[in-house]
Parts: sequence; C-alpha cells; structure tokens
Amino acid sequence: MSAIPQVLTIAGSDSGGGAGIQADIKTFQELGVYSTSVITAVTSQNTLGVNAIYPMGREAVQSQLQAIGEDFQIAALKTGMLFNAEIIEETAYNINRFEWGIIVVDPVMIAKGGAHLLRQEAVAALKQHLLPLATVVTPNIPEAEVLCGMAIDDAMTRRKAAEKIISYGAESVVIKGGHGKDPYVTEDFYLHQSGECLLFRSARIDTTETHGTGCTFAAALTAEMAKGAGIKEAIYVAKRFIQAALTDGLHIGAGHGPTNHAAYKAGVSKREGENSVEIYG
Ligand SMILES: Nc1ncnc2c1ncn2[C@@H]1O[C@H](COP(=O)(O)OP(=O)(O)O)[C@@H](O)[C@H]1O
Ligand SMILES: Cc1ncc(COP(=O)(O)O)c(N)n1
Repeated sequence: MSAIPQVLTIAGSDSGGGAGIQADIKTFQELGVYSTSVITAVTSQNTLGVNAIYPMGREAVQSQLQAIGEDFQIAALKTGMLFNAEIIEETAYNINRFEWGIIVVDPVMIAKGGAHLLRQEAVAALKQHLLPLATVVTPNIPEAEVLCGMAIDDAMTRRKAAEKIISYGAESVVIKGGHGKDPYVTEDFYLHQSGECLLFRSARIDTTETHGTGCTFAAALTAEMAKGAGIKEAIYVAKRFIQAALTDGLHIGAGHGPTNHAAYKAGVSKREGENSVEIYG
C-alpha cells in the first residue's frame, strides 16, 4: 500500500471553486492525503448563488465509482451533494461492494443562496441507504431539522436531534453550529456505541466569506481519519482547519466568498491564539 492515504469525495462540482468537489480536493491536498473524486452533478455556481444544476446519470456515477474501486485503496471517503435517490442508491451500493470503511456523510441539502442540492424526495433514500453506512454524519442545523423532523433551537433539541439521526444507523453524528447566531460556534458530537456526548466550542468569526465551510469541515474530518486519527481528534483538527480558512479570507467574488484552504498549513491557526477550541463533556 502506498504511504500516502487515498481518499475519495463523492460530490457535486462548484464552478466557483469554493464548495463541493473543489473544496474537498483542496482540503485533502492541504492535509496530505491523495484525493480521488466522483462527480455527481455539475453546478453553474459562483459566490452569488447557483444558476443551474446538471446531475450525472446513474451510469456515469456507477462507472466513476467502479474505476475508483478497481484500482485504489480508499482509506476514507466523504459524500457531499448527491442530488437524487438514484445517485444515493448507487453510492450506497458501491460502498458495500468495495467494502469502503470510513464513511463521512455530509448530508448537503440547500446552498447558502437557497438552491436545492438534494431533491426533497431523496431525503428518504438518504436515511434508508446511506445513514446506516455512516461512520459520522455531519448535518448543519437546518439539515439536522430535516433529518429528524423537529425544530432545533437549544442544546436539548440538538441532543434529541443527534439521537434521532443515530437511530437511522449511523455510528456518530456531528451537528455543525455555523448557522447559529450566538457568539460561539458549537459542534455537538454524539457517539452511539458509548453514548458519549461532547461539545466543541469556539468563538464565531465575523465574516460573510462562508461559501463551502460545511464541505471543507467534512473533508478535513475525512482526511484526518484517513491518516489514522480517532473521530474526536479529527473533529478538533477539522475545526482548527475551518477556523484558519475563515480567519484569513481571500476576498474573492461579490457574494459569500470562498474560504482560504491554504491558511491552516500556513500556520494561521497557530498565529490566531484567540481562536481556541474548547471541548466540554
Ligand atoms: N462564522 C463562523 N465562525 C467560526 N466557525 C464557523 C463559522 N461559520 C462556519 N463555521 C465552521 O464551519 C463549519 C460548517 O459551517 P456550517 O455553516 O454549520 O455548515 P454548512 O456550510 O454545511 O451550512 C461549522 O461547523 C463551524 O465549525
Ligand atoms: C456543489 C456544491 N456542494 C455543496 C455546496 C454546499 O456548500 P456549503 O459547504 O457552503 O454548505 C455547494 N454550494 N455546492
């Protein structure tokens, strides 16, 4: 086996380069893993929004997955924008077929500008076929609300939502806190096997350059686990990675600009002492 861990992203292309496959590959490169990719849809997108979506057909997704499965030793993979039920089914089928082990499911549903990146009728397929295979599921708060069918407005409802998502068969869940309004961003982590529940908290960074934060966070989590980190260690690094990427923004585009994927490796998280991550049991 090659010394560099090989990872896979199954996601949509963002022509604007800030989210989706492009965010994943940049994050993987920065964190020292070899990236393969399966494109599920091509989006015409920039920092202002999504203009159009061109989903791949079932065969195109299947044939990309087969090409990866035949030749690469995938240490960990992540899923992002899957768009419809047939792409979800094809993804789940091939995860089983190639016995891929570490599976990060980022249940991408709606872009920051409001475009639907997952058809509403595909939510059931996601719950039925993909969540049972997940090592970790990483919904933001609106996505967690859709998955668990209840409103989330405080620590107690976040905890209940996490338990509900676990009940679909996932090993663990991280509910991301980027969408909140309070001065802190808190990720709720819930591990099924031990019943462990941890909060990862950091100061909210005052920026509108948040395009692709969810993809980048989940990709960093995937890269760290591919290198052998445990889930909690991987969440910590993913949070440091996204913090650095948000702190040293690139100021590109007129809308929600992309984050700076090179900032973590450039040492920004070390420089920004105040950007600490606190972990509560
Ligand atoms: N303003 C912010 N300050 C600090 N961290 C942030 C901020 N916005 C997002 N993040 C980080 O990025 C992660 C993903 O963001 P979030 O907006 O929750 O997901 P998504 O992009 O999927 O909607 C969050 O879990 C959080 O760690
Ligand atoms: C192709 C694609 N995939 C995912 C997202 C979500 O991005 P975010 O991480 O900002 O929620 C996006 N805008 N485009």
